[in-house]
Amino acid sequence: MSEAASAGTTSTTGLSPLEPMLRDWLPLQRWFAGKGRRIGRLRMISAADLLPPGSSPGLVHLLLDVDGDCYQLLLGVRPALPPALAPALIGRPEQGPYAGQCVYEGLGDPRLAALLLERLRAPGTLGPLRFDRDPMALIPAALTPRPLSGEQTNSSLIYGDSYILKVFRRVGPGVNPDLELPRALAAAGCARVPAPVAWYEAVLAGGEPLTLGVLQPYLRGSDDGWQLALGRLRSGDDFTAEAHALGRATAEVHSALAAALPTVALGPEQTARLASGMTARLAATAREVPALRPYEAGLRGAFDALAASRGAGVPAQRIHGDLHLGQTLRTADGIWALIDFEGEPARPLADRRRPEPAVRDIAGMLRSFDYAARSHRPFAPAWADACRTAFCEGYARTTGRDPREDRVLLRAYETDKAVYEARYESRHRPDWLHVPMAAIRRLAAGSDRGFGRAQPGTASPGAGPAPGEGFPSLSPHPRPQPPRRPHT
Ligand SMILES: Nc1ncnc2c1ncn2[C@@H]1O[C@H](COP(=O)(O)OP(=O)(O)O)[C@@H](O)[C@H]1O
Ligand SMILES: O=P(O)(O)O[C@H]1O[C@H](CO)[C@@H](O[C@H]2O[C@H](CO)[C@@H](O)[C@H](O)[C@H]2O)[C@H](O)[C@H]1O
Repeated sequence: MSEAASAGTTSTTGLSPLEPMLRDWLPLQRWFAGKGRRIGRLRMISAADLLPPGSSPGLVHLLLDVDGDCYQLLLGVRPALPPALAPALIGRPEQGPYAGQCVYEGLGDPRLAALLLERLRAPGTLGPLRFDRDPMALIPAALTPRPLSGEQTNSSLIYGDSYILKVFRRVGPGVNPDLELPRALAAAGCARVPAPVAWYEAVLAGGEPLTLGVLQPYLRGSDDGWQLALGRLRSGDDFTAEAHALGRATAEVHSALAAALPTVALGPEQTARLASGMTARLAATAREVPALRPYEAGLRGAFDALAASRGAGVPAQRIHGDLHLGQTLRTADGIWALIDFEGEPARPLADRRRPEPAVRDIAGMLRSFDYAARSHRPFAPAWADACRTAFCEGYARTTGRDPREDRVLLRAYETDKAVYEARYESRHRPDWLHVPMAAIRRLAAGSDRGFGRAQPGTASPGAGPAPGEGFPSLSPHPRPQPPRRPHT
């Protein structure tokens, strides 16, 4: 048995010596949801040494209850940090088993990242942690790790440009859809999603396991749909062929999910409940984001219309749940893949695992074309409208049903998404708040979003009048000023 495999008894480390430094460090992390407020309750749920105590470096796995949310931390411990790891320092506790040592964010340490891969290659348990893998997958040893840079909800490591490990930060009981759905899709033979090859969970007394991390093939040389779209906008190029292909890819994934996992038909009461959930989220967001308040009544109209539609038999199924251009990758072979099936990170896990109308994902993508167009100077409404049309046409081509036919549902979901985005941006990227706010003004005024022509070449950025502001004659609002360009 290797040294690493013999470790793993639940650590006796108390939280108290680390607590003051964690209180300072946690709110600064991109993945920490409780930003902007002081941490109240901080409690240790579990702790496990992934290396025998006294190893240098040491690796400590923690699950912390922070004001009711559970967070996963992987902490490194060394007597001193090499310069490359200096930015990872969390602090030097004065007492406890790590007294005088450097406690740091462990994922940035290649030695510790390599150890995590070894754990995933060899299934088994380690204190509260359970490591599992697809028995058919051959995961090579000693792949060089590097942390993924860039903005993320979680933290990811890339191994040898062959695999990517996502370490979930805010976790909860129950299988994470980002493991559940790609596994179901892989089993169903759907090649649009990288199939998980290994994963790890926490098994705590008296509850369902918590998914902590998923390893999947890294699509080397792929282009992120968001960056591709921005590149096209910058060079004045059309994106409708890609939008159409994305519509087809989304439809294929939806069809495979509907075939592989339970579906339900929402009756009038459930549709009304859906609408009241959206209304409640709007009210909560308006309390948090003052800029939204003047539009609250107008936005509510979309949800009232959904409730009044008394929709009976609305098909609901497992969906992506947070689909946008940044969740799409065009592989080196030109195939579109979808990633990150976690759903909206802020929603409770049980909600994210509930079947919902597939239109929710479509609304997410339609919003994303708007985001891309608004991040371009000047705002490129015709470009966005053409992409929206192409996406719906691609979707319809595969499923036989054009999502625009579900007008009330689509409008409600687009409104709900824009509200979610307002909260997301105000919490994480206040400089971007103007992007969803532009959509919110339009949606609150009751204007439907136009769908432009999808033929390539008809929609150059910034061209012509503004069909993108909906059916312009219906909009009582002047055209918004070009936004400040968000950093990408
Ligand atoms: N299988 C993959 N192949 C290549 N790149 C990937 C893969 N999975 C994720 N990525 C890259 O990592 C980024 C973050 O992944 P994502 O699943 O969205 O994480 P998070 O939930 O933390 O936001 C993506 O935007 C993409 O650039
Ligand atoms: O971190 P995730 O990718 O899971 O998703 C969150 O962050 C996204 C931003 O990184 C956010 O997406 C919003 O901004 C995108 C441009 O950066 C845009 O394409 C999306 O349409 C827009 O919703 C997403 O909402 C959030 O959950």
